[in-house]
Amino acid sequence: MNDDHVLVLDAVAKSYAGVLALAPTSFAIEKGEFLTLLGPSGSGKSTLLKLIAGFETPTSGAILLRSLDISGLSPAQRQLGMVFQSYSLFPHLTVAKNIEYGLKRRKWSAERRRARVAEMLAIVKLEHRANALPAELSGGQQQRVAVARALAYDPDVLLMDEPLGALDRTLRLEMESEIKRIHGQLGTTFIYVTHDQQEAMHLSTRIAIMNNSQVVALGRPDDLFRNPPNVFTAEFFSDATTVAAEVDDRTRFRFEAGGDGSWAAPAGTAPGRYTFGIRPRAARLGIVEGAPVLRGTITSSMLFGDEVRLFIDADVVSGLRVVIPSRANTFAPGDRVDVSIPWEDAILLPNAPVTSRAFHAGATR
Ligand SMILES: Nc1ncnc2c1ncn2[C@@H]1O[C@H](COP(=O)(O)OP(=O)(O)OP(=O)(O)O)[C@@H](O)[C@H]1O
Repeated sequence: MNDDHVLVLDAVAKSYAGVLALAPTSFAIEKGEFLTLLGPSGSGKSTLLKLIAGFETPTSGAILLRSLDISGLSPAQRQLGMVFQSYSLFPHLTVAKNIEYGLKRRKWSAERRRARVAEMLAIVKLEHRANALPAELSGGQQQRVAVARALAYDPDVLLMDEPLGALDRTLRLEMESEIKRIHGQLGTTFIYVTHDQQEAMHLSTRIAIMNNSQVVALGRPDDLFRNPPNVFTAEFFSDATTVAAEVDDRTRFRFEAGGDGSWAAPAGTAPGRYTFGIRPRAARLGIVEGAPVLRGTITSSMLFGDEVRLFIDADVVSGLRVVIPSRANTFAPGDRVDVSIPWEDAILLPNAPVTSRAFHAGATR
């Protein structure tokens, strides 16, 4: 435990009628972090956020806020800011009054309230809409009011549960940069829930990846993306195709399903069975000296503006995805191609079972 830790989860767990919603989870969040809980539906993100917020009580373990055990406190007693997907603004109150609401409840003087509301309106760039009612605002503007209201009294932590889920793509991207700017400007600790990998990557200083009611990886977005610690993270976060492989005593690497090729594994690779992960942008079409190669047939392609995503049935794995620049796309379905994965961009995971103990040891360092 260190003084910079705002929030500490100490083996916190939750079951509903004996069914596990969150396995014992331990990690600490530092002041000013933007931590995102990222995982597919049902992975336990909302359960963990509700435990932190105080809407649920842990079955076991504890939650410490600034070294104080808050596990038994009500949401109001925890004094955390909260923003949800449904903006839950007071419809009959103006923007300014919505922002002021929590300050009044906390008995701030009228003068302090006025100054803080003005400051928050400026931070979310809604000075010109101070007297509007929520119904007169766009979805993005309403979400800004919700953010301003939640941050007005300067909580230790702001919790956000899929706050951009109801917005269209363009507005979502705009709001992402707004949220990032506000986080940088205020330095408040943010904990954010989403199932969207891109959103998590754009916003977070660290990401906790969840699957099957567990945090399975925790780290900086760029580290997790390039060096996922397990197969789930490689597939879910790094968008990798995974293939079974092995390294023999002479450090020769080969794919388990294909006999013809073998390549020198990176120096220091121990003999054993591995999962080899191929990110769509790590793969190159053609032969790259020294790099493992898969042979395959293009089955289809999909245009993403400047880039094209090719789908390839390779000899050792089907449904391999490779992204190339659109201008380089001279390929058609049915073409045979070689796909090389340079070692520096490849993912190589030893096939050791991932235990939650091993994860916890790494996570609380
Ligand atoms: N009130 C509850 N009663 C019983 N089971 C629950 C309850 N809340 C959650 N669960 C179960 O706990 C697990 C984790 O759910 P949780 O809602 O935390 O996942 P999530 O990652 O937030 O999913 P989503 O993105 O769909 O909201 C799921 O298996 C879910 O069915």
